[in-house]
Amino acid sequence: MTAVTAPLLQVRSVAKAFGGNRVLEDVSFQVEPGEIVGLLGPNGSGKSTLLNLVTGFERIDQGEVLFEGGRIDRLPAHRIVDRALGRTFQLPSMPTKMSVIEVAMAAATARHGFFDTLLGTRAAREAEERARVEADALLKEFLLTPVRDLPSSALSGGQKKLLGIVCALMGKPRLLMLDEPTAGVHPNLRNDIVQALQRLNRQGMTIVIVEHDMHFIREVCTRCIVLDRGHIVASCRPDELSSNERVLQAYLGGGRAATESEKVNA
Ligand SMILES: Nc1ncnc2c1ncn2[C@@H]1O[C@H](COP(=O)(O)OP(=O)(O)OP(=O)(O)O)[C@@H](O)[C@H]1O
Repeated sequence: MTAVTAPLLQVRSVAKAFGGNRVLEDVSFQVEPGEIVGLLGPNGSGKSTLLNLVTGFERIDQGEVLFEGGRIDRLPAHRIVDRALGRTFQLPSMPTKMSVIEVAMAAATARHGFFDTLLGTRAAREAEERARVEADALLKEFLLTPVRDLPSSALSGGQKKLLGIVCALMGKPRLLMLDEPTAGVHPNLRNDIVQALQRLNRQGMTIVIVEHDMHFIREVCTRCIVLDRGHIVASCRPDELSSNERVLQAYLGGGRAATESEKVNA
């Protein structure tokens, strides 16, 4: 008999409004372990809001979010991070004075116990050393070793994106959620991100990516979920997107017709 694996993430009938603006309505989907899911949709369709709801940065109005079978939709963001769910932001901002390595290590400290760190216990010192080793390995993987000791605010926009991914990966999350990881990133770095994500996935990491770059989606994702004005209109393989009527309608009907539909067909 084959073992049945529970979905890693389940989003059930989620709704969210900001004032009178109903941004998400009856959104349901699940993510299985080992998938790389692209979350697509025209501008303003609710992708970042959905990421914010899953990771506790916004509260859902209705519905449920489950991670590894347990409800997380009433937990604060830091408790969700503790449960091994890492994320990045669309526009990463970095503390002015902290160095790159310090920013990465701080992401681990958040997971390993604030009070131990504050009290300077032996456990905290050992955790700090583990975090330094882990941060150095990830900085190497994401080509940030040469800027390791620079103030993080001195990084380019693309490098800040990479550091955001490094921070999200500290503590080895089981689900990684990325908000537009390649926007503003140099093409060379973009290819490095593709390879790093594929490598992480081969090692067992499940990934959800909000992204507009269709080439990136086709290269990286195993499945796509498409949002249109707060509703899921498709869940399909990347190579099925350009022949999916509801996807084409989403991009053609959304007011940014030409440019967005060109992206789907790119
Ligand atoms: N905190 C907020 N307060 C009020 N309105 C918000 C808030 N966050 C998002 N919205 C609104 O929700 C809608 C969806 O925004 P969201 O950022 O989720 O879309 P998106 O699909 O990620 O867009 P894009 O591709 O342009 O990043 C927009 O109308 C936006 O103005």
